[in-house]
Amino acid sequence: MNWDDTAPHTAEDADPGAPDRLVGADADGEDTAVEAALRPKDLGEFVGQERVREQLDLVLRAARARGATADHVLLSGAPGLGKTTLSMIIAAEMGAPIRITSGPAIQHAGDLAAILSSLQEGEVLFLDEIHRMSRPAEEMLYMAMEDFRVDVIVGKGPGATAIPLELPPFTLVGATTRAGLLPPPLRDRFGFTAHMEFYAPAELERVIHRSAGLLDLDIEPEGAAEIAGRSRGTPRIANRLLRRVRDYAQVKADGLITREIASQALGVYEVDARGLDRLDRAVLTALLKLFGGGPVGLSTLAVAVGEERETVEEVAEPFLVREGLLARTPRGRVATPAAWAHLGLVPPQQQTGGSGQQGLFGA
Ligand SMILES: Nc1ncnc2c1ncn2[C@@H]1O[C@H](COP(=O)(O)OP(=O)(O)OP(=O)(O)O)[C@@H](O)[C@H]1O
Repeated sequence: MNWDDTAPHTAEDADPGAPDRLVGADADGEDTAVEAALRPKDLGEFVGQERVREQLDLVLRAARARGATADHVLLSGAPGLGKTTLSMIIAAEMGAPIRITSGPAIQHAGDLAAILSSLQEGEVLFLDEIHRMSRPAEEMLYMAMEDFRVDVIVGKGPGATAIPLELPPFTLVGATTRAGLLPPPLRDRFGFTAHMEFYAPAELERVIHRSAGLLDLDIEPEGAAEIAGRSRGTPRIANRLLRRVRDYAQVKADGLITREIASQALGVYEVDARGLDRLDRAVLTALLKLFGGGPVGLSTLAVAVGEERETVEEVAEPFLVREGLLARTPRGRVATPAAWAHLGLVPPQQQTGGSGQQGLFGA
């Protein structure tokens, strides 16, 4: 396997202001080091995503039966749901080598031409964050995907000439967290598009049991369930929480991961029963206790928790909204009844028997 992704990733897609969150979905250094060992190697080992697996299985079997290179595949979904893993599985199932790179690493069409022209027949090219490729590279990719050909421009200005270069057939696997950002001509050139969903708790339990087996850990089913419930639907987070619980179990107990040990360990790391961390809870607590559940403007809420607007908006809120704890409305942020219940607080209208929504707080 070749890694071309030497360019540093920019912060655009990362958690702003919270790089070391235990419940962040982007990979940190430790994740990168251990994930290789935990990755499922074939479709049978890949947990969940039943529909994607079934469809992909058909695409790959059919290509194998025809003795052809598999169609280009687009994988969309949040970080940590298994897009890289699936690209490696596609290569393995096709018995093909894989080359891994990313959109931010390809800033010039020449960068892409160099990669494409060195591919072997049937090779899988995994292009992570494909929505962040430069426009000239993107246009070169259109032709490469459709005709297995690129025009390499030699020279500059009026004397520039396009030299056509034939490419061996290859399979592009593009991954994006935002399929909507892809230009339609690029999207249309993928033969198969799969949207990866967040995982159900029972699926995450299976991921945790599998990882515990590979890491040689003793875990009870209730311990796995406790970790799964706090993993925000994301296998990467489940594996990370498992490692922290393992540490706790080794230091504070005899190594066995029970429900109680998992709960105590994640309490130490301030990840609550629903997967909210300190920042998430600070936002929710301010919204409920200081602003009576809202509506309150984002800037006011951010000042109240001592964070940047962007941190509240991009780091804390997406999960709170997904969990149905907070709503973004034209009048400001509003807590839902589930938020009051989660923090064990009583909404003011229930305390006073009043008629509902409180005042509007500043933007
Ligand atoms: N379906 C799954 N079954 C078992 N383990 C999984 C599954 N999906 C992901 N994982 C595990 O989660 C970790 C993260 O997966 P992966 O790197 O493939 O995510 P990703 O979607 O490519 O993330 P990013 O978008 O940040 O690159 C890996 O260690 C992998 O083992």
